[in-house]
Amino acid sequence: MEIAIIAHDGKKAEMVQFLNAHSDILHQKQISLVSTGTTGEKVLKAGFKVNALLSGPLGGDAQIASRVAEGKCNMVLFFRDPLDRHPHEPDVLMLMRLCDVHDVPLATNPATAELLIKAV
Ligand SMILES: O=C(CO)COP(=O)(O)O
Repeated sequence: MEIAIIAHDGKKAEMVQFLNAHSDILHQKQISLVSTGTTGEKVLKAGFKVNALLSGPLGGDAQIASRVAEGKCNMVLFFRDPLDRHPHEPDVLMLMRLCDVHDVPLATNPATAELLIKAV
């Protein structure tokens, strides 16, 4: 299955920690990761295999939304930073809306991501 991982700047370190804590599940369940660009760079540096798309503000969230709509992406783990401003907020809303349209599990914080990854 394919899981999308996205983290706003203030949450990227937490995303790497999260993946390290759950690396066993990622391997055992043969999960392929797709991500927005800068999140992907950090995750690659931490030693994970990931298909890094465009950076979020340049269309990365929209690319992941497209994968959700096409049935290619089965889960989205999005560590949002609600205390920061994001010029591409419309893309973020589109991604969340398409997860709802296509009934794709979406976590918008680490606590929910923890529950979802354990259910894989
Ligand atoms: O902006 C983002 C999510 O909306 C994340 O994008 P990056 O991973 O490229 O920073």
